[in-house]
Amino acid sequence: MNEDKKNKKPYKPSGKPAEQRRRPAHSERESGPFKAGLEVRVTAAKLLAAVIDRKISLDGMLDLVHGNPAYRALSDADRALTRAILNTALRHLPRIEAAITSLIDTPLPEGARALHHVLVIAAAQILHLDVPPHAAVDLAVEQANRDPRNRRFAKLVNAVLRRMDREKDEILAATATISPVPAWFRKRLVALYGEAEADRIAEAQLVPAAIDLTVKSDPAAWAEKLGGTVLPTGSIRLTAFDGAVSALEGFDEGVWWVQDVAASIPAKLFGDLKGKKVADLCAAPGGKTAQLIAAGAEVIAVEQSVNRLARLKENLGRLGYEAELVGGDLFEFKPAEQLDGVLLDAPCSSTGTTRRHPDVLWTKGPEDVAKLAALQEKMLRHAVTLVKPGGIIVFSNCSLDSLEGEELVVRVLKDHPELRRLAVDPKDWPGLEGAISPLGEFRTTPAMLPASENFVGGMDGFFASVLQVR
Ligand SMILES: C[S@@+](CC[C@H](N)C(=O)[O-])C[C@H]1O[C@@H](n2cnc3c(N)ncnc32)[C@H](O)[C@@H]1O
Repeated sequence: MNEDKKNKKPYKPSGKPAEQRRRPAHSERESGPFKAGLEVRVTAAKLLAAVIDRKISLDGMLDLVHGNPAYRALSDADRALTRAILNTALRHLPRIEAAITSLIDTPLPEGARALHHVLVIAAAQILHLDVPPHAAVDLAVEQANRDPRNRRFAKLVNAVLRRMDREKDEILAATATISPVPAWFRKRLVALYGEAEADRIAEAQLVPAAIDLTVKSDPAAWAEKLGGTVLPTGSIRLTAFDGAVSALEGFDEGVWWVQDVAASIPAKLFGDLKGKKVADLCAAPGGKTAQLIAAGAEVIAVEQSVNRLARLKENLGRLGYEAELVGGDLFEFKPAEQLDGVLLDAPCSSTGTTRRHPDVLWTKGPEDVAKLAALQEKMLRHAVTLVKPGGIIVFSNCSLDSLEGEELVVRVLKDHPELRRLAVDPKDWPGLEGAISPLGEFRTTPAMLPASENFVGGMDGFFASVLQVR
């Protein structure tokens, strides 16, 4: 059997109680599933350290071409397990840390970060994942033994994690009242949404997002074919799907594209787009560009990142759509004549996307929200200059913070008397009336679209405002 195939087998410890099991022999530890399992945990701990200690976002580290070399060297199945462990650890971090603290007599020393990461990675598996707990414990102990910083704590790791496994239900119940999001974020949510809604949003981000698709036409028929549910907006939600979307029917034919239901809203706020010339100023990877084209607009897609522009091109190609692609900074973009519309789906703190990117809350802080709000305001002021009288600007982002949304729009409106806000009419959005503010702006949160028996609820947090140049 070649090494790769052997590594794909999950590590299965013996059925004996943990206390009676022997440490796997040296030869077992150096080969096969045990070694592969250990590489997953070591890589997960390293990536966790990069996120929470060095504020490095996971997206880049998990990139299959430019990402972390240890992660890229894993098999497909082991990469999936690494991602599952990391995302789970980050979603539940404050509760996991409280669980660990409750099981040790004295708090972990400040400098014992490597030990912290080993324990968190193992605890995420024991408390929340379908991994044999004995495997999680054995691998964590081995991980501790192999790291000179942690070797002296190997017995502690063993004792804490075994007890965590034995007392799992009580521990989960005892930590359930702790907010699962970092303190800075909870404070901000409470200030913006009130305590009860803040807690609902924080709980909602614990549930991994379902896959939503935007279809070119006939959502009902495609929902049936793909086993999904049609959402109030016409998007399709695949609740039970867990695999590569590229294997699904309709992918190769370019019938649909992946897009969270909330992300599909801004491009629908322009009204009739047939024959209109519209610029999508922050276009990649292109979900909204595709919607604008599908609605009949002639689209100029502006994107600064070379890699992301290439992805946009590939995505449009698959869908059989065409747009004028402009690579570069939107501040340099000056169309020959003013446009009928501009979509500004601006780079933001992304705090509305934590169901799929739980690292966001640990890599960003209030200072990033303020910085990104300032950049977006500058971008919106530039967007205003590109649109002809009567033309429409839709400003959107996936932040939950009013600094990047409602407050920013108020400031821009104050300085631009030629601009007015067009209120979205809740009657046009059955099922999403609660996501439209009294001023007629969209404000979705992960706590919206409640779950039911066969339906994973939730949607990304999004803000969208419609502005018209007089
Ligand atoms: C939130 S994403 C856009 C998502 C996209 N609208 C969609 O629906 O697929 C923001 C994009 O803006 C791009 N961007 C950031 N700053 C930019 C700038 N100054 N000029 C042009 N594009 C920029 C980023 O590279 C990123 O691709």
